[in-house]
Amino acid sequence: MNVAVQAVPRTSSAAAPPARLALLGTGNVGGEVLARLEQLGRVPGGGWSLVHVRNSRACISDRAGLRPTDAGERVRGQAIAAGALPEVPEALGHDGLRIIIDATASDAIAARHAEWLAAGIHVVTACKLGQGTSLERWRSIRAAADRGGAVYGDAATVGAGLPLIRSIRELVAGGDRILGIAGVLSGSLAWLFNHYDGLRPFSGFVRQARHAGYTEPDPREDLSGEDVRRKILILARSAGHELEEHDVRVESLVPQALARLAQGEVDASLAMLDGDMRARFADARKSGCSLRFVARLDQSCARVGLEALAADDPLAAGAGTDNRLAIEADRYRGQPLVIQGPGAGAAVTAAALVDDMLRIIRGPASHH
Ligand SMILES: NC(=O)C1=CN([C@@H]2O[C@H](COP(=O)(O)OP(=O)(O)OC[C@H]3O[C@@H](n4cnc5c(N)ncnc54)[C@H](O)[C@@H]3O)[C@@H](O)[C@H]2O)C=CC1
Ligand SMILES: N[C@@H](CC=O)C(=O)O
Repeated sequence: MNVAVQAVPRTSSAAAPPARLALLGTGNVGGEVLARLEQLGRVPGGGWSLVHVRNSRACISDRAGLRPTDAGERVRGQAIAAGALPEVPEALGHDGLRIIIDATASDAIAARHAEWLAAGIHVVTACKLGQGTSLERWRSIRAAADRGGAVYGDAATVGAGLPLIRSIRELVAGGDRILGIAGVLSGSLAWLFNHYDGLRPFSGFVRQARHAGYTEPDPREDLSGEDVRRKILILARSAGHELEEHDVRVESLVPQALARLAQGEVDASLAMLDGDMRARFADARKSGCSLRFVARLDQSCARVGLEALAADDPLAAGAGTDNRLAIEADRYRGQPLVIQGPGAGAAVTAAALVDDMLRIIRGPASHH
């Protein structure tokens, strides 16, 4: 039996129907979203009902409401083929507050964000393939959100929910120009370079970061700098710099031979990274520097790559998966605004998705 986990919204009348939710993706992040929803569902006042859960293999729907962790277990345990994507709006129904939470890394799903927004369905996403790829897709998402009156909740896409995109948008809305951005924007690469000691193989640390859920499903997305390219594009575009993907110069850490392999062959070949990383670590160490994977944007260009930073460089600080972003704006000239905190991990990312979802349910006054 499916148990509806829903409650009366705090801010609207008791008769208002709950927002209907669809969760796409039941992996590291999606699994944590379900756990968080389950926990929230025990507290009266949520104002939502989970009606659809799917992953790449299966899906489950119930307009009467699904119990989050139970639905997750059932979807993960099923081997039935997932229906075609148009079923997601069908499962949500045609009226009322409808929210799709995208916890996948699927380009096919990101390609649907604009269509869903245009239909008035709110989209909350951890996937950067919506706003961080082609400028055309970015524009269509922004335009569709305006047209459909729907919210695009994207806090989880950069900094795993740290207030990075929001701070940039607020500065711009307040009349500031964003003059420059520099930051460590990859939680997995931050973790790697905070732990790599030049003695044990770099590839072993990559495996640990993947098992901890910090990397993308294919860790080459992180190591190639592509994930950071998407993040700096999202920040730059939010700052009003409408860059194309090719406007960002990216230095990949992935040797050609590793880049060419099928995803299933990558783990066994990660040792291809070891020689070069050992040499770069030793070079940096000789001059008293630390390696950090840094993204930089100024008025004319953006670039992403590995840098050897002196110990007193503001971007060299931080621990674990910390992201660290320095923003120069009209009001922060010479002395940037610096924001730092954990920038990867299923728990923080899921919390950011749920926060965005709750902001939508609470209404415009809570949108920032
Ligand atoms: N892990 C992290 O620290 C962070 C992850 N993210 C983003 O969150 C997203 C998910 O990451 P993870 O949970 O780590 O990945 P994962 O590989 O653990 O889970 C991905 C899930 O998406 C599902 N999926 C794939 N294609 C699908 C499709 N067409 N339809 C429905 N479901 C589909 C898979 O079956 C799986 O359940 C990615 O876009 C990632 O960039 C964002 C911030 C931080
Ligand atoms: N793989 C990403 C996860 C968050 O976006 C990272 O390492 O930062």
